[in-house]
Amino acid sequence: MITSLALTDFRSYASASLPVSGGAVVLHGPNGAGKTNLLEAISLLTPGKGLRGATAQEMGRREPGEAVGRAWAVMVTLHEDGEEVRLGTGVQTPGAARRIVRIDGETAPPGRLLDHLRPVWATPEQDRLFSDARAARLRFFDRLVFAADPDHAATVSAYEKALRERLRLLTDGAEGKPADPLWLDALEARLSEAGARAATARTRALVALQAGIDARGDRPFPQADLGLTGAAEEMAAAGADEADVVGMLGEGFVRARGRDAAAGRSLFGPHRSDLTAIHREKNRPAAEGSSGEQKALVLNLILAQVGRLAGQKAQPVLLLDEAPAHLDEVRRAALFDEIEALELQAFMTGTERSLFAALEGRAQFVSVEGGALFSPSPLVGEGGSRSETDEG
Ligand SMILES: Nc1ncnc2c1ncn2[C@@H]1O[C@H](COP(=O)(O)OP(=O)(O)OP(=O)(O)O)[C@@H](O)[C@H]1O
Repeated sequence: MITSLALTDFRSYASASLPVSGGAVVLHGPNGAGKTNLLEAISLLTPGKGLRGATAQEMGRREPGEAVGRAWAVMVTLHEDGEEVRLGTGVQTPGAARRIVRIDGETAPPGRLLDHLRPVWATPEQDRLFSDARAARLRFFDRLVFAADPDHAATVSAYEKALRERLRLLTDGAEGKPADPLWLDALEARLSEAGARAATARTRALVALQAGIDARGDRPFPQADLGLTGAAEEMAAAGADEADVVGMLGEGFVRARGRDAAAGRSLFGPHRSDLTAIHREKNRPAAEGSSGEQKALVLNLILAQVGRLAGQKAQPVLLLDEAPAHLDEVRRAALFDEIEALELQAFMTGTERSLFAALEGRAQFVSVEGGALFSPSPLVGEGGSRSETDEG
C-alpha cells in the first residue's frame, strides 16, 4: 500500500507531498489543477512512459519562458508486509531523456519496480479504446499483461528494440548500402524469439482475463468476449510449441524484408497483433459501442485484472482518470463497492467532489488546486483529521 507520495518539480508541482490512506483516494479540483499529473507520477513507478506516454523531458516542471524541463523526482513510500519500501524515479539533470529508478535509495532497473507495485490505469483516451488505432489497444493490453507477468515488459521492449534496428538496417539497404545479412539474420532470430514469447504471454493472459471477466457476471459492467489477432497469437492459442511459433516468425521476417524496406515500416510481426472484443450482451463488436460502453468494458477488463493481482506482495494500484464522470450512477456505485471489496488502493480524479458522494466517509478526499494538495477530510479508520498543504 502506498502510504505517502512526494513530487519535486514534476509537471505543475514545484514541491508537494501527501500522506495517503489505504483504499480509495479521491483527487478533485478544477480543470488544469494537476490531478492527472498526480496520477501520471504514480504511473511512472512501473516500467514505461506512464499514463500519458510522455518523455522524461516533458515531465520536468517548466516556468513560462523556460525551454527545458527541470530535474524532477517522484517518490512513494510503500507499506509491504510490515516493512517500509521507498520507490523513486526522476532525472538528475534538466532535460535528461532517461529517467532513473531508485528502490530504497539504490539505483535499480525499472523492471524491479514490478516486485513492489503494479499500477494499472484507465484514462479518458481509452473511452474509444476499441474503435481507436490498433497500436494504442495493443499497448493497453500489453500493459495489462505485464501487470501480472513482469517478464512481458522486458520481452516487448527487447522485441521493439530489435524491430527498430532491423528496419534501420533495411532502409539503409534501400538507399544503396546493402544490409549486412549476418546482422540481419541475428536481429531476426532475436525478434522471432522475443515475438514468440510475447505472443505466448499475451495468449496466456487473455485466457486468464477472460476467465476473470466470466467470473464477474454478476456485476453491472458489460462483459467482453476477447480475442487476439496475429498469426503468432493464433498459433499459441491453438497450442503450438513456442519453437514452431519462432520458426513461423523467422520465415515471415525473411519474406517481409523487401516489402518492409520499400515501405520504410515493419509490416510483419506480432507488433501488428490486435485485441478484439465483442460486447457479449449486445453481441456486437465493442468498437461500435458508445464511449460510455467502451469505458465500462475497459473498466471491467481492468477490474478483472487487478482482482487477480489483489492480495499479492506486489500490490496493484488502480489509477482512474475521470472514470466516474463517464459512468452512470449504478456503475459508479458498483465501481466504488468493488474497490472496497477487493481492498484495492485506487486514486481517482474528477472535477466535482459530488461525483464521489457515495464515497463520503469511506475515502480520502484530496482537493487539488494550483499545484497544491489539500486533504482536510477525516481519514477512514484514523478517527482524526490530517491536513497537508504544499507550495505550488
Ligand atoms: N512540464 C510542465 N511544467 C509546468 N506545468 C506543466 C507541465 N506539464 C503540464 N503542466 C501543467 O499542468 C496542468 C495540467 O494538469 P493536469 O492535466 O494534471 O490537470 P487536471 O487537473 O487533470 O485537469 P482536467 O480536469 O482538465 O483533466 C496544465 O496547466 C499544464 O500547463
